[in-house]
Amino acid sequence: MKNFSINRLVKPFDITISTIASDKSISHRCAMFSLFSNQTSYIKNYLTAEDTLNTLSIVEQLGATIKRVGSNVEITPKDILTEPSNILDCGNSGTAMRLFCGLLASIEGSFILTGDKYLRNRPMKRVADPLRSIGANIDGRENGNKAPLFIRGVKELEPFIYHSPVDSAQVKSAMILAALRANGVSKYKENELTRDHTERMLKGMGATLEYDNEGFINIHPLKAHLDPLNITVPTDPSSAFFFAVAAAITPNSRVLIKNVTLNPTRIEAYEVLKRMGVIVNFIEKENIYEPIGDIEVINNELNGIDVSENISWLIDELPALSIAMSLAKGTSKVSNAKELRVKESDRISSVVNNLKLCGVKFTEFEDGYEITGGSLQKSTINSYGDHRIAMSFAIAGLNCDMNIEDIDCIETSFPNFKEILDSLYI
Ligand SMILES: O=C(O)C1=C[C@@H](OP(=O)(O)O)[C@@H](O)[C@H](O)C1
Ligand SMILES: C=C(OP(=O)(O)O)C(=O)O
Repeated sequence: MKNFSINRLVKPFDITISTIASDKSISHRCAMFSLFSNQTSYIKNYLTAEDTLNTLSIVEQLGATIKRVGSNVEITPKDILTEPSNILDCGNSGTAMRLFCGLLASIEGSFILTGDKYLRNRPMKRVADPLRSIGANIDGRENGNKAPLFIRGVKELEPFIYHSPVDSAQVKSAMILAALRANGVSKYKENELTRDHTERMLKGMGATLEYDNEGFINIHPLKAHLDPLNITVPTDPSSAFFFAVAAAITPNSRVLIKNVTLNPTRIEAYEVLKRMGVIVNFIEKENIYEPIGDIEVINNELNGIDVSENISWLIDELPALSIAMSLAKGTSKVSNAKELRVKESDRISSVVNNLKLCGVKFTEFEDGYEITGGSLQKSTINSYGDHRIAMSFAIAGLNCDMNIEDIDCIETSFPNFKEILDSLYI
Protein backbone atom coordinates (compact mmCIF):
# COMPACT_ATOMS: atom_id res chain seq x y z
CA MET A 1 0.00 0.00 0.00
CA LYS A 2 1.63 3.25 -1.16
CA ASN A 3 1.23 6.65 0.50
CA PHE A 4 2.24 10.16 -0.45
CA SER A 5 2.63 13.58 1.12
CA ILE A 6 1.56 16.82 -0.49
CA ASN A 7 3.14 20.09 0.54
CA ARG A 8 1.33 23.38 0.78
CA LEU A 9 1.73 25.41 -2.41
CA VAL A 10 3.10 28.80 -1.41
CA LYS A 11 2.97 30.51 -4.82
CA PRO A 12 0.30 30.98 -7.48
CA PHE A 13 0.31 28.92 -10.69
CA ASP A 14 -0.74 29.67 -14.25
CA ILE A 15 -0.62 26.55 -16.39
CA THR A 16 -2.03 24.92 -19.49
CA ILE A 17 -2.53 21.18 -19.12
CA SER A 18 -2.93 18.92 -22.14
CA THR A 19 -1.94 15.62 -20.51
CA ILE A 20 -4.91 14.96 -18.23
CA ALA A 21 -6.31 11.41 -18.45
CA SER A 22 -8.63 10.63 -21.36
CA ASP A 23 -12.30 10.18 -20.64
CA LYS A 24 -12.99 6.98 -18.73
CA SER A 25 -16.70 6.65 -19.62
CA ILE A 26 -16.04 7.15 -23.34
CA SER A 27 -13.00 4.81 -23.34
CA HIS A 28 -14.98 1.93 -21.77
CA ARG A 29 -17.69 2.45 -24.37
CA CYS A 30 -15.22 2.57 -27.29
CA ALA A 31 -13.85 -0.84 -26.34
CA MET A 32 -17.28 -2.42 -25.80
CA PHE A 33 -19.15 -0.83 -28.72
CA SER A 34 -16.46 -1.86 -31.22
CA LEU A 35 -17.90 -5.38 -30.73
CA PHE A 36 -21.10 -4.32 -32.54
CA SER A 37 -19.20 -3.76 -35.80
CA ASN A 38 -17.57 -6.25 -38.14
CA GLN A 39 -14.77 -3.88 -39.11
CA THR A 40 -11.76 -2.49 -37.27
CA SER A 41 -12.37 0.46 -34.92
CA TYR A 42 -9.58 3.03 -34.54
CA ILE A 43 -9.39 4.73 -31.16
CA LYS A 44 -6.85 7.45 -30.36
CA ASN A 45 -6.21 8.67 -26.80
CA TYR A 46 -7.77 5.59 -25.20
CA LEU A 47 -7.48 5.88 -21.41
CA THR A 48 -4.58 3.63 -20.39
CA ALA A 49 -5.58 3.30 -16.75
CA GLU A 50 -6.49 0.13 -14.82
CA ASP A 51 -10.30 0.34 -15.25
CA THR A 52 -10.27 0.77 -19.01
CA LEU A 53 -7.35 -1.61 -19.61
CA ASN A 54 -9.40 -4.28 -17.81
CA THR A 55 -12.29 -3.58 -20.19
CA LEU A 56 -9.95 -3.88 -23.17
CA SER A 57 -8.67 -7.18 -21.87
CA ILE A 58 -12.26 -8.49 -21.50
CA VAL A 59 -13.02 -7.44 -25.07
CA GLU A 60 -9.95 -9.44 -26.12
CA GLN A 61 -11.09 -12.45 -24.08
CA LEU A 62 -14.37 -12.25 -25.99
CA GLY A 63 -12.45 -12.87 -29.19
CA ALA A 64 -11.56 -9.42 -30.58
CA THR A 65 -8.04 -8.77 -31.87
CA ILE A 66 -6.47 -5.77 -30.20
CA LYS A 67 -3.43 -3.82 -31.31
CA ARG A 68 -2.34 -1.20 -28.83
CA VAL A 69 0.58 1.20 -29.12
CA GLY A 70 0.46 3.49 -26.09
CA SER A 71 -2.99 5.09 -26.16
CA ASN A 72 -3.71 4.21 -29.82
CA VAL A 73 -5.94 1.15 -29.99
CA GLU A 74 -7.24 -0.82 -32.95
CA ILE A 75 -10.01 -3.34 -32.24
CA THR A 76 -11.02 -5.94 -34.82
CA PRO A 77 -14.01 -7.92 -33.57
CA LYS A 78 -14.91 -11.49 -34.44
CA ASP A 79 -18.26 -12.09 -36.13
CA ILE A 80 -19.48 -14.20 -33.21
CA LEU A 81 -18.15 -13.47 -29.74
CA THR A 82 -16.20 -16.29 -28.12
CA GLU A 83 -17.10 -17.86 -24.79
CA PRO A 84 -14.07 -16.99 -22.64
CA SER A 85 -12.17 -19.82 -20.96
CA ASN A 86 -11.71 -17.88 -17.74
CA ILE A 87 -13.52 -15.41 -15.50
CA LEU A 88 -13.74 -11.78 -16.66
CA ASP A 89 -12.16 -9.37 -14.19
CA CYS A 90 -13.62 -5.84 -14.16
CA GLY A 91 -11.17 -4.76 -11.41
CA ASN A 92 -12.56 -1.68 -9.66
CA SER A 93 -14.99 -0.62 -12.37
CA GLY A 94 -18.75 -0.43 -11.86
CA THR A 95 -19.13 0.85 -15.43
CA ALA A 96 -17.41 -2.22 -16.87
CA MET A 97 -19.38 -4.72 -14.80
CA ARG A 98 -22.81 -3.17 -15.35
CA LEU A 99 -22.41 -2.51 -19.09
CA PHE A 100 -21.01 -5.99 -19.72
CA CYS A 101 -24.12 -7.46 -18.02
CA GLY A 102 -26.29 -5.87 -20.71
CA LEU A 103 -23.88 -6.71 -23.50
CA LEU A 104 -23.39 -10.37 -22.58
CA ALA A 105 -26.97 -11.23 -21.55
CA SER A 106 -27.84 -12.33 -25.10
CA ILE A 107 -24.50 -13.74 -26.25
CA GLU A 108 -24.33 -17.51 -26.53
CA GLY A 109 -22.09 -18.85 -23.76
CA SER A 110 -21.40 -18.58 -20.05
CA PHE A 111 -19.62 -15.63 -18.50
CA ILE A 112 -18.44 -14.90 -14.97
CA LEU A 113 -17.87 -11.25 -14.13
CA THR A 114 -15.91 -10.40 -11.02
CA GLY A 115 -13.92 -7.51 -9.59
CA ASP A 116 -11.84 -6.31 -6.67
CA LYS A 117 -13.14 -6.30 -3.07
CA TYR A 118 -14.70 -2.85 -3.54
CA LEU A 119 -16.58 -3.76 -6.71
CA ARG A 120 -17.74 -7.08 -5.27
CA ASN A 121 -19.50 -5.05 -2.59
CA ARG A 122 -21.42 -2.73 -4.97
CA PRO A 123 -25.10 -3.30 -5.88
CA MET A 124 -25.73 -5.11 -9.16
CA LYS A 125 -29.48 -5.72 -8.68
CA ARG A 126 -30.12 -2.43 -10.46
CA VAL A 127 -29.02 -4.11 -13.71
CA ALA A 128 -29.61 -7.77 -12.86
CA ASP A 129 -33.33 -7.29 -12.03
CA PRO A 130 -34.45 -5.44 -15.19
CA LEU A 131 -32.31 -7.74 -17.34
CA ARG A 132 -33.83 -10.83 -15.71
CA SER A 133 -37.32 -9.42 -16.30
CA ILE A 134 -36.66 -9.54 -20.07
CA GLY A 135 -35.39 -13.11 -20.00
CA ALA A 136 -31.70 -12.82 -19.09
CA ASN A 137 -30.06 -15.51 -16.95
CA ILE A 138 -28.02 -13.62 -14.36
CA ASP A 139 -27.14 -14.80 -10.91
CA GLY A 140 -24.62 -13.93 -8.28
CA ARG A 141 -24.05 -13.62 -4.57
CA GLU A 142 -26.97 -12.24 -2.52
CA ASN A 143 -29.54 -13.38 -5.08
CA GLY A 144 -27.78 -11.74 -7.99
CA ASN A 145 -27.01 -8.44 -6.27
CA LYS A 146 -23.27 -8.89 -5.76
CA ALA A 147 -20.40 -10.10 -7.94
CA PRO A 148 -19.10 -12.57 -8.91
CA LEU A 149 -22.00 -12.58 -11.35
CA PHE A 150 -22.78 -15.55 -13.53
CA ILE A 151 -24.43 -14.94 -16.89
CA ARG A 152 -25.65 -17.65 -19.24
CA GLY A 153 -26.48 -15.83 -22.46
CA VAL A 154 -29.93 -16.46 -23.94
CA LYS A 155 -30.71 -16.46 -27.64
CA GLU A 156 -33.08 -13.55 -27.57
CA LEU A 157 -34.28 -11.02 -25.00
CA GLU A 158 -37.79 -9.62 -24.81
CA PRO A 159 -38.28 -5.97 -25.75
CA PHE A 160 -39.14 -3.85 -22.71
CA ILE A 161 -40.73 -0.68 -21.39
CA TYR A 162 -38.68 0.32 -18.36
CA HIS A 163 -38.88 3.47 -16.23
CA SER A 164 -35.77 3.23 -14.09
CA PRO A 165 -36.10 4.02 -10.39
CA VAL A 166 -32.44 5.05 -10.30
CA ASP A 167 -30.85 7.79 -12.41
CA SER A 168 -27.78 5.90 -13.57
CA ALA A 169 -25.99 6.01 -16.91
CA GLN A 170 -24.65 2.54 -16.16
CA VAL A 171 -28.14 1.05 -15.81
CA LYS A 172 -29.37 2.97 -18.87
CA SER A 173 -26.39 1.79 -20.94
CA ALA A 174 -26.75 -1.84 -19.84
CA MET A 175 -30.42 -1.81 -20.88
CA ILE A 176 -29.68 -0.08 -24.20
CA LEU A 177 -27.02 -2.69 -25.01
CA ALA A 178 -29.46 -5.48 -24.17
CA ALA A 179 -32.19 -3.79 -26.26
CA LEU A 180 -29.96 -3.80 -29.35
CA ARG A 181 -30.38 -7.58 -29.44
CA ALA A 182 -34.02 -7.85 -28.28
CA ASN A 183 -36.77 -9.06 -30.59
CA GLY A 184 -38.61 -5.73 -30.87
CA VAL A 185 -38.38 -2.01 -30.05
CA SER A 186 -37.62 -1.31 -26.36
CA LYS A 187 -38.32 1.83 -24.35
CA TYR A 188 -36.21 3.22 -21.50
CA LYS A 189 -36.95 6.26 -19.35
CA GLU A 190 -35.00 7.99 -16.57
CA ASN A 191 -36.20 10.76 -14.23
CA GLU A 192 -33.22 13.03 -14.96
CA LEU A 193 -31.04 12.75 -18.03
CA THR A 194 -27.77 11.03 -17.04
CA ARG A 195 -24.54 11.12 -19.05
CA ASP A 196 -25.50 10.24 -22.61
CA HIS A 197 -22.29 8.96 -24.23
CA THR A 198 -23.94 5.61 -25.02
CA GLU A 199 -26.78 7.19 -26.98
CA ARG A 200 -24.49 9.60 -28.84
CA MET A 201 -21.90 6.98 -29.76
CA LEU A 202 -24.31 4.23 -30.79
CA LYS A 203 -26.29 6.70 -32.93
CA GLY A 204 -23.01 7.84 -34.51
CA MET A 205 -22.29 4.17 -35.33
CA GLY A 206 -25.66 3.80 -37.07
CA ALA A 207 -28.00 2.45 -34.36
CA THR A 208 -31.58 3.77 -34.22
CA LEU A 209 -32.35 5.40 -30.88
CA GLU A 210 -34.87 8.19 -30.60
CA TYR A 211 -36.74 10.06 -27.85
CA ASP A 212 -40.53 9.98 -27.92
CA ASN A 213 -42.72 12.73 -26.46
CA GLU A 214 -43.18 10.84 -23.17
CA GLY A 215 -39.44 11.00 -22.50
CA PHE A 216 -38.71 7.37 -23.38
CA ILE A 217 -35.69 6.46 -25.49
CA ASN A 218 -36.93 4.04 -28.15
CA ILE A 219 -34.20 1.54 -28.97
CA HIS A 220 -34.52 -0.44 -32.18
CA PRO A 221 -32.87 -3.85 -32.36
CA LEU A 222 -29.89 -4.07 -34.73
CA LYS A 223 -30.64 -5.30 -38.22
CA ALA A 224 -26.98 -5.32 -39.24
CA HIS A 225 -23.52 -4.62 -37.86
CA LEU A 226 -22.82 -1.07 -36.79
CA ASP A 227 -20.17 1.13 -38.40
CA PRO A 228 -16.76 0.93 -36.73
CA LEU A 229 -15.56 3.76 -34.49
CA ASN A 230 -12.97 6.26 -35.61
CA ILE A 231 -12.54 8.48 -32.60
CA THR A 232 -10.11 10.53 -30.53
CA VAL A 233 -11.18 10.25 -26.90
CA PRO A 234 -11.36 13.73 -25.29
CA THR A 235 -9.94 14.64 -21.88
CA ASP A 236 -11.97 13.48 -18.89
CA PRO A 237 -13.74 16.46 -17.24
CA SER A 238 -14.01 14.51 -13.97
CA SER A 239 -10.23 13.97 -13.82
CA ALA A 240 -9.57 17.55 -14.96
CA PHE A 241 -11.84 18.84 -12.21
CA PHE A 242 -9.19 18.16 -9.53
CA PHE A 243 -7.06 20.85 -11.18
CA ALA A 244 -10.05 23.18 -11.52
CA VAL A 245 -10.45 22.95 -7.73
CA ALA A 246 -6.68 23.47 -7.35
CA ALA A 247 -7.02 26.81 -9.18
CA ALA A 248 -10.21 27.68 -7.26
CA ILE A 249 -8.48 27.32 -3.86
CA THR A 250 -5.03 28.76 -4.71
CA PRO A 251 -4.96 32.58 -4.69
CA ASN A 252 -4.17 34.26 -8.04
CA SER A 253 -3.99 30.98 -9.92
CA ARG A 254 -5.31 29.93 -13.33
CA VAL A 255 -5.50 26.68 -15.24
CA LEU A 256 -6.39 26.02 -18.88
CA ILE A 257 -7.43 22.42 -19.49
CA LYS A 258 -7.26 21.31 -23.11
CA ASN A 259 -9.59 19.21 -25.27
CA VAL A 260 -12.18 18.24 -22.68
CA THR A 261 -15.62 16.86 -23.49
CA LEU A 262 -18.04 19.75 -22.93
CA ASN A 263 -21.03 17.40 -22.92
CA PRO A 264 -23.52 19.25 -20.63
CA THR A 265 -24.07 16.07 -18.59
CA ARG A 266 -20.37 16.13 -17.63
CA ILE A 267 -19.50 19.77 -16.81
CA GLU A 268 -22.05 20.62 -14.12
CA ALA A 269 -19.37 20.70 -11.39
CA TYR A 270 -17.63 23.53 -13.27
CA GLU A 271 -20.98 25.36 -13.35
CA VAL A 272 -21.20 24.90 -9.57
CA LEU A 273 -17.70 26.38 -9.12
CA LYS A 274 -18.84 29.30 -11.28
CA ARG A 275 -21.88 29.82 -9.07
CA MET A 276 -19.51 29.80 -6.06
CA GLY A 277 -17.72 32.83 -7.56
CA VAL A 278 -14.84 31.26 -9.51
CA ILE A 279 -14.25 32.47 -13.09
CA VAL A 280 -14.89 29.58 -15.49
CA ASN A 281 -14.84 29.84 -19.29
CA PHE A 282 -15.77 27.09 -21.76
CA ILE A 283 -14.15 27.42 -25.19
CA GLU A 284 -15.85 24.99 -27.57
CA LYS A 285 -13.69 23.98 -30.54
CA GLU A 286 -15.26 20.98 -32.28
CA ASN A 287 -18.12 18.51 -32.12
CA ILE A 288 -17.39 14.83 -32.72
CA TYR A 289 -20.12 12.74 -31.07
CA GLU A 290 -20.11 15.52 -28.45
CA PRO A 291 -18.85 19.11 -28.02
CA ILE A 292 -15.12 19.28 -27.20
CA GLY A 293 -13.00 22.27 -26.15
CA ASP A 294 -10.94 23.92 -23.44
CA ILE A 295 -11.93 24.96 -19.93
CA GLU A 296 -10.30 27.93 -18.22
CA VAL A 297 -10.59 28.27 -14.45
CA ILE A 298 -9.39 31.45 -12.72
CA ASN A 299 -9.20 31.95 -8.96
CA ASN A 300 -11.65 34.54 -7.64
CA GLU A 301 -14.19 34.55 -4.83
CA LEU A 302 -15.30 31.25 -3.29
CA ASN A 303 -18.69 31.32 -1.59
CA GLY A 304 -20.71 28.51 -0.04
CA ILE A 305 -23.45 26.90 -2.14
CA ASP A 306 -26.38 24.47 -1.90
CA VAL A 307 -26.35 21.63 -4.40
CA SER A 308 -29.49 19.49 -4.70
CA GLU A 309 -30.24 19.28 -8.44
CA ASN A 310 -28.65 17.58 -11.46
CA ILE A 311 -26.82 15.34 -9.01
CA SER A 312 -26.09 12.65 -11.61
CA TRP A 313 -24.29 15.33 -13.65
CA LEU A 314 -21.75 15.98 -10.90
CA ILE A 315 -21.76 12.75 -8.91
CA ASP A 316 -18.08 11.95 -9.55
CA GLU A 317 -16.93 15.50 -8.77
CA LEU A 318 -18.71 15.93 -5.39
CA PRO A 319 -15.68 14.72 -3.36
CA ALA A 320 -13.44 17.34 -5.03
CA LEU A 321 -16.16 19.98 -4.65
CA SER A 322 -16.22 19.22 -0.91
CA ILE A 323 -12.66 20.57 -0.73
CA ALA A 324 -13.72 23.84 -2.39
CA MET A 325 -16.75 23.96 -0.03
CA SER A 326 -14.44 23.54 2.99
CA LEU A 327 -12.48 26.62 1.96
CA ALA A 328 -15.47 28.71 0.86
CA LYS A 329 -17.07 31.61 2.73
CA GLY A 330 -20.19 30.37 4.54
CA THR A 331 -21.92 27.01 4.57
CA SER A 332 -22.52 24.61 1.69
CA LYS A 333 -24.97 21.74 1.47
CA VAL A 334 -25.19 18.68 -0.75
CA SER A 335 -28.50 16.77 -0.81
CA ASN A 336 -30.29 14.15 -2.96
CA ALA A 337 -26.91 12.48 -3.36
CA LYS A 338 -27.54 9.07 -1.75
CA GLU A 339 -25.93 7.45 -4.81
CA LEU A 340 -22.59 8.61 -3.36
CA ARG A 341 -22.92 5.79 -0.84
CA VAL A 342 -22.59 3.04 -3.49
CA LYS A 343 -19.52 4.18 -5.38
CA GLU A 344 -15.96 2.79 -5.02
CA SER A 345 -16.37 3.69 -1.33
CA ASP A 346 -19.29 5.15 0.60
CA ARG A 347 -18.30 8.63 -0.55
CA ILE A 348 -20.48 10.44 2.01
CA SER A 349 -18.65 8.68 4.86
CA SER A 350 -15.25 8.93 3.18
CA VAL A 351 -15.63 12.68 2.62
CA VAL A 352 -16.92 13.58 6.08
CA ASN A 353 -14.55 11.24 7.98
CA ASN A 354 -11.59 12.82 6.23
CA LEU A 355 -12.91 16.39 6.55
CA LYS A 356 -13.26 15.72 10.30
CA LEU A 357 -9.56 14.80 10.43
CA CYS A 358 -8.83 18.11 8.66
CA GLY A 359 -10.75 20.06 11.34
CA VAL A 360 -13.75 20.95 9.15
CA LYS A 361 -17.21 21.36 10.75
CA PHE A 362 -19.90 19.32 9.02
CA THR A 363 -23.25 17.56 9.45
CA GLU A 364 -23.78 14.22 7.75
CA PHE A 365 -27.15 13.26 6.23
CA GLU A 366 -28.28 10.02 4.65
CA ASP A 367 -28.23 11.75 1.24
CA GLY A 368 -25.42 14.27 1.64
CA TYR A 369 -23.72 16.68 4.03
CA GLU A 370 -23.48 20.28 5.15
CA ILE A 371 -20.03 21.83 5.38
CA THR A 372 -19.04 25.00 7.24
CA GLY A 373 -16.35 26.66 5.15
CA GLY A 374 -13.24 28.24 6.63
CA SER A 375 -9.98 26.38 6.67
CA LEU A 376 -8.41 22.95 6.38
CA GLN A 377 -5.67 21.64 8.59
CA LYS A 378 -2.92 19.15 7.85
CA SER A 379 -3.85 15.56 8.46
CA THR A 380 -3.23 11.97 7.45
CA ILE A 381 -6.25 10.78 5.52
CA ASN A 382 -7.33 7.40 4.21
CA SER A 383 -8.44 7.02 0.59
CA TYR A 384 -10.67 4.04 1.50
CA GLY A 385 -9.30 2.56 -1.74
CA ASP A 386 -11.24 5.20 -3.72
CA HIS A 387 -9.40 7.15 -6.42
CA ARG A 388 -11.67 10.21 -6.21
CA ILE A 389 -11.13 10.49 -2.43
CA ALA A 390 -7.33 10.13 -2.77
CA MET A 391 -7.10 12.82 -5.46
CA SER A 392 -9.55 15.22 -3.76
CA PHE A 393 -7.53 15.23 -0.54
CA ALA A 394 -4.26 15.50 -2.47
CA ILE A 395 -5.65 18.76 -3.89
CA ALA A 396 -6.59 19.84 -0.33
CA GLY A 397 -2.88 19.35 0.47
CA LEU A 398 -2.05 22.31 -1.79
CA ASN A 399 -3.72 24.44 0.88
CA CYS A 400 -2.57 22.79 4.09
CA ASP A 401 -0.05 19.90 3.64
CA MET A 402 -1.55 16.40 3.61
CA ASN A 403 -0.54 12.77 3.94
CA ILE A 404 -2.64 10.43 1.83
CA GLU A 405 -2.68 6.74 2.70
CA ASP A 406 -3.41 4.06 0.10
CA ILE A 407 -2.96 5.88 -3.18
CA ASP A 408 -2.69 2.86 -5.52
CA CYS A 409 -6.36 3.39 -6.45
CA ILE A 410 -5.39 6.51 -8.45
CA GLU A 411 -4.13 4.09 -11.12
CA THR A 412 -7.75 3.13 -11.91
CA SER A 413 -8.51 6.43 -13.65
CA PHE A 414 -5.57 8.88 -13.67
CA PRO A 415 -2.08 7.30 -13.60
CA ASN A 416 -0.18 10.59 -14.24
CA PHE A 417 -2.11 12.59 -11.62
CA LYS A 418 0.89 13.06 -9.30
CA GLU A 419 3.16 14.11 -12.16
CA ILE A 420 0.73 16.91 -13.11
CA LEU A 421 0.25 17.87 -9.46
CA ASP A 422 4.05 18.14 -9.05
CA SER A 423 4.21 20.46 -12.06
CA LEU A 424 2.18 23.09 -10.13
CA TYR A 425 5.22 23.64 -7.86
CA ILE A 426 7.63 24.49 -10.72
O1 LIG B 1 -21.76 5.36 -17.21
C1 LIG B 1 -20.67 5.75 -16.77
O2 LIG B 1 -19.63 5.77 -17.47
C2 LIG B 1 -20.61 6.25 -15.38
C3 LIG B 1 -21.78 6.54 -14.71
C4 LIG B 1 -21.83 7.01 -13.33
O3 LIG B 1 -22.26 5.95 -12.50
P1 LIG B 1 -23.82 5.62 -12.25
O4 LIG B 1 -24.42 5.18 -13.51
O5 LIG B 1 -23.82 4.51 -11.22
O6 LIG B 1 -24.42 6.89 -11.71
C5 LIG B 1 -20.48 7.51 -12.84
O7 LIG B 1 -20.49 7.64 -11.44
C6 LIG B 1 -19.35 6.60 -13.26
O8 LIG B 1 -18.11 7.13 -12.87
C7 LIG B 1 -19.30 6.44 -14.76
C1 LIG C 1 -17.96 5.84 -9.85
C2 LIG C 1 -16.92 5.75 -10.65
O1 LIG C 1 -16.67 4.73 -11.54
P1 LIG C 1 -17.30 3.27 -11.65
O2 LIG C 1 -18.73 3.33 -11.21
O3 LIG C 1 -17.13 2.89 -13.09
O4 LIG C 1 -16.48 2.36 -10.76
C3 LIG C 1 -15.92 6.85 -10.68
O5 LIG C 1 -15.01 6.80 -11.52
O6 LIG C 1 -15.98 7.80 -9.85
